Amino acid sequence: MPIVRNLGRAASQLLQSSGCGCGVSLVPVRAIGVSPRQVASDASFHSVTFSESDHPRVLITGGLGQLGVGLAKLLRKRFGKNNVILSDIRKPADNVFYSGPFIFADILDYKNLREIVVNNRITWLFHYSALLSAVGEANVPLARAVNITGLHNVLDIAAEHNLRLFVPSTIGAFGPTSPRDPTPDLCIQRPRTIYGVSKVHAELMGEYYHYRYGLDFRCLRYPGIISADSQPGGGTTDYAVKIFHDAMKTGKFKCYLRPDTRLPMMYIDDCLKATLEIMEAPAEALTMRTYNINAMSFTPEELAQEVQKYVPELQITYSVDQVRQAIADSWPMNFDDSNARRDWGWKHDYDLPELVTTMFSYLGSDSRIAQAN
Ligand SMILES: NC(=O)c1ccc[n+]([C@@H]2O[C@H](COP(=O)([O-])OP(=O)(O)OC[C@H]3O[C@@H](n4cnc5c(N)ncnc54)[C@H](O)[C@@H]3O)[C@@H](O)[C@H]2O)c1
Ligand SMILES: C[C@@H](O)[C@H](N)C(=O)O
Repeated sequence: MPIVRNLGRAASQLLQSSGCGCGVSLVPVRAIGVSPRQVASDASFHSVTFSESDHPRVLITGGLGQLGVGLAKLLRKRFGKNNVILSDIRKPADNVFYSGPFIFADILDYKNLREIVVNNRITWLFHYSALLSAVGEANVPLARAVNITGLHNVLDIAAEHNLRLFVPSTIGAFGPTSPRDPTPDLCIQRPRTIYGVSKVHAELMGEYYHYRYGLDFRCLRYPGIISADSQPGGGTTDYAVKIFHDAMKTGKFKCYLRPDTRLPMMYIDDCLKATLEIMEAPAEALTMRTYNINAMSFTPEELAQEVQKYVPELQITYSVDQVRQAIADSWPMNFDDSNARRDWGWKHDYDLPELVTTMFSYLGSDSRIAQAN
């Protein structure tokens, strides 16, 4: 790290001595002059820091997806309702709108995003906006814009305004040439989806901004996340959410992955707990800025067996979707999260049986639950 910091200093000195004659000095993040958005040093910045006793002021982008509303709920419990602003480009449901501050924020609109951060004195940003793996393959230009250009906007704003920035990555940041069983934190990453490529880019850019500009970037690679009260946004792991809803509604489930497709998965409460934990971890504890986290790994067949303990009449058929199967076949089967466990004490609470019990109790399955347990 010292070498990289020195490199940064050297680059700044080089720029200062280059006699460019522009007449305005630039804030550090722009100093190497690679960004189209150069900001004069006399611009009105709110470079916010907060003491330990203060609560962070939080913005969540892409907050109306599968994970954002739950994250807002957790953070509001911790930091107070009005300190956590949920944002998205979609219209929130009534219960979300009335549960705490909500604001329109398109991450592709740099100026608007910057204004929100400044006007609300944001100190922590959770960047959840993204197009997931399957929908990303269906619309590569949009995925590229949202996942890459949007990330650039967020990174610049976070660096300029001294924010602590969380960006989730994914098991999808690995590819067919990565070790798959288990997949460690540091190994070959050559994903074959625009989603995976954009997430590797996010990991690398965030780490670069950390070493180059001191940005407090923190990143977790999530497994497939399973939740009861929010719907997934078009990923490859979505079958593991849909099976519960279909079991409850129709007693029939058509799975788009082969029965033996093993993927790492996690219950949403564990995912959100890990997210808050890494954001609160002391910087000295973090030997890395991007960590794998894991809870369990299972196949559709194994999940179905567990679900059938609650809905024994559930009928499962398999109709493989080639796109999502190819994606799943290139992803980790088991995730090695030993660094997270060692550095900041990561520990999951939900294994497969607890996950299934919790999902059914959430979905109010009492009437259908068999006495099998
Ligand atoms: N859900 C999972 O299983 C999972 C696993 C690994 C990583 N992640 C990551 O966690 C984050 C949240 O995932 P999710 O499941 O809630 O995603 P999601 O697809 O359910 O939600 C993404 C949200 O981003 C919003 N969005 C799209 N374009 C936008 C734009 N231009 N400006 C602002 N918002 C925009 C969408 O409206 C949507 O509400 C994503 O970055 C995702 O990659 C999720
Ligand atoms: C794994 C994750 O990133 C997402 N659920 C997807 O399948 O695309």
